[in-house]
Amino acid sequence: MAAVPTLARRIARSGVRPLCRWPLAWGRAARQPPGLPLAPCRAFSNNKILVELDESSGVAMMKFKSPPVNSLSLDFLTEFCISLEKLENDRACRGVIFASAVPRIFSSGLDITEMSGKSMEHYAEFWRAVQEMWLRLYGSNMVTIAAVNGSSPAGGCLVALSCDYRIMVENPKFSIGLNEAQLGIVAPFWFKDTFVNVVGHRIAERSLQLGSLYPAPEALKFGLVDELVPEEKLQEKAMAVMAQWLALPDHARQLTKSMMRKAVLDRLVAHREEDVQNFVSFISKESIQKSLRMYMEMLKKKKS
Ligand SMILES: CC/C=C\CCC/C=C/C(=O)SCCNC(=O)CCNC(=O)[C@H](O)C(C)(C)COP(=O)(O)OP(=O)(O)OC[C@H]1O[C@@H](n2cnc3c(N)ncnc32)[C@H](O)[C@@H]1OP(=O)(O)O
Repeated sequence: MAAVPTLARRIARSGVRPLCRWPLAWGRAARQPPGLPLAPCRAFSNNKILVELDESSGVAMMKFKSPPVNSLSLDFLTEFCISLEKLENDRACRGVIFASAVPRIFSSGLDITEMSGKSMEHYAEFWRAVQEMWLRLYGSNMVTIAAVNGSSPAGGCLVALSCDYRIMVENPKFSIGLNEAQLGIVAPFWFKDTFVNVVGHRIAERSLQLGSLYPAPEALKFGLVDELVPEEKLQEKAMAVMAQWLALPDHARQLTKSMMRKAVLDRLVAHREEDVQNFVSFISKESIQKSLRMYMEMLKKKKS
């Protein structure tokens, strides 16, 4: 499989910089009474992602910081995989909360510029990185919570769907869903499987065919997200839910998670290269390229 060396090379080339080894303002440091010693917190950062691990609770916060819209570019996906792998291999880390450092947007989904006007080789490399991100996140042993603090279409929704629990800011201006059909493209089978596992077959079928994006209150109604909170309560709520999930023995929770997700993960692993070739031949069709160009034009026009 060509996928592994390619990603491994990108990971090896990428510098992940340690930032500090003391508490930061989002976690225990913010809640600890003054004067008490603070438990250590480790932080590391690359260009597009910031991670802070509170060693006393075993909880990491991963923040997406790739303005303007946290699109999932090849670089973003590579940095995401590196950060997740570092946490997965860190015995001090048992859970991760994902949130955005960009106001109003959790993630705008796959970076459309990576799928438009590029070479076949580039499309293949990009798609392998998308697969890798999903395999690592959906298959993670850690407790994963999406703190959805903004809109989250398509690939952004997939990130949230791949977590164990989704808490969204209650703002009806923030929307979430797999809207690929609106772009004239098709969510692949493993996006669909992940969606079905969260909302059920009927809702998934209708939503995928219509490319529906749902305002937060509607998303809650059919379980696309698990709960809504005011923005200022999001972090506190995510920490409280995390504490609930971490109260169980890891091995029991991990085996249960694996039992629920294995078939879907195995399906992509078994057909990974076929899925890459399918994506490359689909996305490089002139009609699809035209749809993507028109969609990008529409996004630009909306601004003027
Ligand atoms: C066989 C299988 C085949 C194919 C499978 C492919 C699966 C694809 C999955 C995907 O994820 S496709 C991407 C889907 N994403 C979207 O539809 C979201 C599009 N964006 C928006 O709706 C909005 O930008 C927004 C996220 C709601 C934010 O709106 P806002 O008004 O705040 O920002 P603005 O629209 O002005 O955007 C700023 C800037 O960013 C560019 N942009 C936005 N989204 C993307 C993106 N996904 N990729 C690349 N670039 C994106 C946008 O064009 C603007 O650029 P500009 O400043 O240069 O004009």
